[in-house]
Amino acid sequence: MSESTRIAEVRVTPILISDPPLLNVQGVHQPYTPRTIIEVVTDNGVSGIGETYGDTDYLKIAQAFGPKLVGQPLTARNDLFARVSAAAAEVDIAQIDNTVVAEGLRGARTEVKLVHSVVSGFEVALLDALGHETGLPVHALLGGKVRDRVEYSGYLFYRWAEHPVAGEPQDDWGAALDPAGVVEQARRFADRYGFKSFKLKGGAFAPEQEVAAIHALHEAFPDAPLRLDPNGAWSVQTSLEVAAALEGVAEYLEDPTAGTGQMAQVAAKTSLPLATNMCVTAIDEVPAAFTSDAVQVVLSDHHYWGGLRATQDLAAVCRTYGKQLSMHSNTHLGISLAAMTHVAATIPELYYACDTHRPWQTEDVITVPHTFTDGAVDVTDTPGLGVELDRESLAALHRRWLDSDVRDRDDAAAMRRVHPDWTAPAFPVW
Ligand SMILES: O=C([O-])C(=O)C[C@H](O)[C@@H](O)C(=O)[O-]
Ligand SMILES: [Mg+2]
Repeated sequence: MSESTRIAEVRVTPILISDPPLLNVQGVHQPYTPRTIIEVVTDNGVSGIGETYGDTDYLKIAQAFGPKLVGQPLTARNDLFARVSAAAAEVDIAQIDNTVVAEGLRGARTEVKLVHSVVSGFEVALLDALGHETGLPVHALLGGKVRDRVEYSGYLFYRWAEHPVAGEPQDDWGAALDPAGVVEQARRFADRYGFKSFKLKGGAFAPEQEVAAIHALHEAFPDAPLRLDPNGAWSVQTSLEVAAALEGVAEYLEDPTAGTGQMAQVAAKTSLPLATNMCVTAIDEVPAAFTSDAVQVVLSDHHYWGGLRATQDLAAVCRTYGKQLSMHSNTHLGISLAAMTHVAATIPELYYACDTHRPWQTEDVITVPHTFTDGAVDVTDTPGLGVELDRESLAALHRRWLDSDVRDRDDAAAMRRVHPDWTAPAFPVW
């Protein structure tokens, strides 16, 4: 490889992956959810892979940008945002709503976040290819790992046993609709993957029920750090009541209430740290949230923060303000888990176990899916991301996308299949 190594080919492949009926404040996960898989091939014939959100607008931008990467140097990543933005300007984006502060599960939906999410998929693919060209792991290309294993927390969800329509994907986890069900799910997570901390996705039931589930988890796992995340569904008053009930039990509350202003009001009156993946989701949201001390932990998602280098930049900003950084996730596969693990391995101040949805997925597009042991994933030292694309599986999941009309995640629509009048609720819900 040399400075003149260029990208010869780019493939952007939309897929649908199966997803269990996990509940949240908006509704329930659909049986299938979209992801985009990106492959870049250099003029030396070396490939790199990336993964990002697959909903219509992300896909349109990725498909518009892909061909423009052909002929570009493999090492050129610093202007990806500008180049992907230019491609985004050429496509018709349907679903921008900058006014949505909290009702989305990951904050406002802005064009910048859409572009960042697409950038991240390409950045990871370029880093993977560069790693294969140079024989270096991605963490080395990011400055080197400071740990050999990255700890994840068991991401618990209230859930139905199965999707409502026969023939849709099934698993053997069973329902979890009350504290006993949540504890049972956690036990299985602990036995199978060794998770030492747990996060419960809240906002599905009234706060008292969810507080009871956290207390039940505390009783069952007295040493485990615990978190509860209702995605902004509570008022300031309710958040303070929950905080009072969970002080000394939870390690942090995640997005108890909507928006920086309300988070700051809660933070001022509790000693429980507040974490977010909703009110600090892009750099322009940082000043207000940090100067008002609305949040103490930022849950970065390398997809919508714009990639692995951007996550390192965010870590530096957090360090400057004395804030903690950890990681958010959304339904994802092994390429994203590899990317998350590599970047997490490079961040010295990572004191909280990261989130991952990966244990809920029954499918993957890599040949050897990751193994969680003692709640952690090993950081690989093999070239690139250390994972290999499973082409058969990619083709099958793409075929599913072609044969289906599911193009976007819509948890409220999935809920309407059981409760026809359901709409995602107005905030605060409680
Ligand atoms: O921490 C979070 O807010 C998430 O993980 C967002 C996700 O969309 C989660 O709510 C889910 O998968 O339902
Ligand atoms: Mg969250």
